Amino acid sequence: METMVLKNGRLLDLDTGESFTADLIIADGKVKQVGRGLSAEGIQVRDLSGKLVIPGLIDMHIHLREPGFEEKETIATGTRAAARGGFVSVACMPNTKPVTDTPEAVRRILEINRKEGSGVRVLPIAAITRESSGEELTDMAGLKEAGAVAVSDDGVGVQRADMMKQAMRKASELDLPVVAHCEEEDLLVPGACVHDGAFAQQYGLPGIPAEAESIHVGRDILLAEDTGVHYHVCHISTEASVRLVREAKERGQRVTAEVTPHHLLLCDADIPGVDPMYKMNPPLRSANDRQALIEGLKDGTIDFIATDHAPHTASEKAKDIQEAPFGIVGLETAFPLLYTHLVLTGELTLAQLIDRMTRIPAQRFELPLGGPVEGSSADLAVIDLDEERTIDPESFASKGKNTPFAGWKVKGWPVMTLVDGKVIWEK
Ligand SMILES: NC(=O)N[C@@H](CC(=O)O)C(=O)O
Ligand SMILES: [Zn+2]
Ligand SMILES: [Zn+2]
Repeated sequence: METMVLKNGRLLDLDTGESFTADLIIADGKVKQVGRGLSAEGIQVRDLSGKLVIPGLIDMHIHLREPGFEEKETIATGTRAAARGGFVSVACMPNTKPVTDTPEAVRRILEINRKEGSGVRVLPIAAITRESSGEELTDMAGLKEAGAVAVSDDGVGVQRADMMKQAMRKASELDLPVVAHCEEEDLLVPGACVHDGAFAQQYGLPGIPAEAESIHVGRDILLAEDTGVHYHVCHISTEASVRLVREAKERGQRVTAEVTPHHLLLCDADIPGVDPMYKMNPPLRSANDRQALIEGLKDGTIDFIATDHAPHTASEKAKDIQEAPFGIVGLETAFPLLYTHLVLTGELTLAQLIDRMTRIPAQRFELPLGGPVEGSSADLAVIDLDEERTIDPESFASKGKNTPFAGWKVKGWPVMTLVDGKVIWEK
């Protein structure tokens, strides 16, 4: 085990927002001591003057693509991308080939991560239904036993209400969260590729209506009501969905929601033209929806931020917009984008942003949380809030270069990530 002293880091109290300078002694995977002028004889010393030391980031929604789509991403490349983004834990969705729908498949992800991963913890999310085809429930008890932290058919919505209801009953018994990609296929038209709104109209493209999402959110909240299940809405994107989650929370229901950086920062009016780099599911919605997401994140209706990192190859993303796959990458740009465009603009405080990328996802999914606190596990991210750099997809560790944020100049880049007291990445 590495033992080291991190000198002169800036620490932040997430409750008060107050910051102070301190040294950290890291040993046996833990933060052993926090204080001023800590002595450091015979052990590694790193000077972090001017840098922020925060709990390592947690991303509850990413796509690692292995097994089956290694040309898009592997557990090795995806977890390296995560480390560079300041993430210490990432939950990976089951839409691989084969789908993560058996205990063996869950164990395999964990095994590959142990052997080939960057050191970031991978939390597998297993499927709700076999092959995510919506017809037959998976063995949730076995999946949980193997290490799955939740179930989801992400990539598609669970179309049948009876299937969702059965899944919620079972998941509730096992205390497994049901993580829902909300999309009603009855409301989709062939080739739908952008939000059904002004942009779709202008370019004559088939649109994805807001209700395709919201109708599932409403349905699922009703279905979940008497099961007691932890029901979590993936990549929430519409004003109506936010309203439904807010009402359910007000009634005391165990409902949580995540929002992506791209839905917080972009709307369909920002799409410069017909370009698959702006194609993701759910699509960028209206300016009004985007505002509702920001309000929802501020008032706690939306619990936390997740990237939905969805790498695809350059050739797939070069296709016609109706043929190209949905999805953009997010791990390596999430923090600086949100710091620059939500914190520096005054929408959120720095402590609020960090809370929504660390402590809140950990609380909601009952995950261990590290941080620069005596006795905590040394899962840390070090951020240089002053470093300003232009986003260059060619510099990504991810195989996926598909981002609409290329060329954006942003501040607040991670410079070091530690998991269990081990430096897993350093700039
Ligand atoms: N979000 C996306 O646009 N794409 C995801 C699937 C998903 O999250 O629904 C993918 O797997 O590529
Ligand atoms: Zn999804
Ligand atoms: Zn996803």
